[in-house]
Amino acid sequence: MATILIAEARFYPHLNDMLLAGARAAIEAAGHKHETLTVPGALELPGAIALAARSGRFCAFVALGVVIRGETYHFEVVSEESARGLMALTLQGFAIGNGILTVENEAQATARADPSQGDKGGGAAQAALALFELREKYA
Ligand SMILES: Nc1c(NC[C@H](O)[C@H](O)[C@H](O)CO)[nH]c(=O)[nH]c1=O
Ligand SMILES: CC(=O)[C@@H](O)COP(=O)(O)O
Repeated sequence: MATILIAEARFYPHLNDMLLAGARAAIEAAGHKHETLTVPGALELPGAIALAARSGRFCAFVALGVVIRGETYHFEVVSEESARGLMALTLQGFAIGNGILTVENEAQATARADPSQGDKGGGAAQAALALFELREKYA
């Protein structure tokens, strides 16, 4: 049994609760344990995962968050830099599932976060587990 770290950016708590429920259910269904850490926004997720990884306690990571377009270029910065940071860690060999929604409005976010609809939290957890299994296979 592995321990998976769920890193969540709690910018939109009600939407994050759905992502969290999906991710936790997927990890438990796969027979693994999980812990959760919380940061303010999606931009903090890559750094939080890098810091938590120093403990050596986690086999894989799930990044959860919601970025909703506002009026300024901030949307692009948060969306692209959070994804870029996660990908940089992935290419270093971290098993990470990216469950950061980047959407136009709350309705789009709900349709994707809800475990009974898009279940992107569950999907991100499954992606993290797939990379973890690949790493084990090719270790
Ligand atoms: N606008 C959103 C943010 N912005 C906050 C940043 O992620 C970050 O916390 C801040 O710039 C301090 O470093 N975060 C989200 O997760 N979602 C957003 O829609
Ligand atoms: C991520 C965003 O674009 C948003 O939350 C920030 O809104 P704004 O661009 O209106 O400041």
